[in-house]
Amino acid sequence: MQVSQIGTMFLNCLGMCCSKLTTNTNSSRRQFPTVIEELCHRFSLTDLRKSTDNFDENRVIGGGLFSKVYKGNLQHNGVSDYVVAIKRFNEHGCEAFKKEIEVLCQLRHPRCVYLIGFCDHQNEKILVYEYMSNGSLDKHLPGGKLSWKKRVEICIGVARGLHYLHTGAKRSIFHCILRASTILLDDSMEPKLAAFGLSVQGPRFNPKPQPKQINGDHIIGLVGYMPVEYVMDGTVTDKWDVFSFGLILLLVVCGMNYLGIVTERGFLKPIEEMIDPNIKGKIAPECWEVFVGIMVRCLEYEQNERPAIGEAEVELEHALSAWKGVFFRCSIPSRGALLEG
Ligand SMILES: Nc1ncnc2c1ncn2[C@@H]1O[C@H](COP(=O)(O)OP(=O)(O)OP(=O)(O)O)[C@@H](O)[C@H]1O
Repeated sequence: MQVSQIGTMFLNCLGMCCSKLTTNTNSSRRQFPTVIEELCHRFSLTDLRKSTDNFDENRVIGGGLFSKVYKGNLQHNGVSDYVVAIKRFNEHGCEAFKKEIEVLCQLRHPRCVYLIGFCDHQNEKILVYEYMSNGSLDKHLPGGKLSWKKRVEICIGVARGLHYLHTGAKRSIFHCILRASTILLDDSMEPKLAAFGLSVQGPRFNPKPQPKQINGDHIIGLVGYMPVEYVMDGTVTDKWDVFSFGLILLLVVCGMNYLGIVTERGFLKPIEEMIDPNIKGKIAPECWEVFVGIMVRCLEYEQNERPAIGEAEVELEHALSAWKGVFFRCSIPSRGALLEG
């Protein structure tokens, strides 16, 4: 049986559960007994309560519109204590819960966060993930602690994760909420994509994914990261993620974690005035030119002008290989070029 079929069965199962509000987990189990739990462990609510000291506020490590994320300590087979991230969805998060399981159950990639298991008990919708000890990228961008090389490596990792989503799975997946807060960093500061609750699945794999029209009622609070084609007519393609990726590259250059630096007419200031002072003058010009070149292309107004993420990945690898470990002054492209699009 294909993983995607299992995912669909699982989704159907969860759909039934969510639509009833009072979930009958036993009957779901009878209908789909083992496949779900082979892919994804089912936790009891009791275990998850215990692991978070009954969802103690002191254990909260993050949260969003639909959920709160806790740091939990789980006993595995009664033996060791291991740390996990536990996302508890609120009453508005049922769809995001279903979507996240549907997608994450199908994904196995080092650049996508690993889903360990779930709990679906009456109104409680909870997901359990591997714990990413360095939290989200947005916490690391200000303050200048990340070297330029590390920043480029993180961007390459993110591009690899997106490339896999767009072309490596049976159906292409568009993340749609790529932000500095949905990129998590592990012990070695390697990035992983997280938060798949609003992602969109495209048609079965096709080298040129077809645009999909979606109703954006569920996508709120994301205005800055949305490309124009979505705002105009709800079109979703892989190029949405490419646009958001361009914004991530910009934040990485500026050492910022919010988008106050961009308006619908372009950057607020010339890029040379926004570059993070901690890295200014420490980037090989060859590296900088390639990096900024691909960033500008990812931010193109016309989606067809933006590169595929695979091309962005290759370009960033090229930028990294141009890194010689020698500190040069940056060569800054003209403001006009950066404002185009
Ligand atoms: N596996 C994890 N390990 C460590 N921290 C995590 C993990 N998952 C989430 N977090 C923390 O919780 C924050 C919010 O998580 P996430 O991005 O998954 O939710 P969101 O999409 O912002 O929320 P929502 O879907 O409710 O709008 C992250 O920015 C991060 O700080």
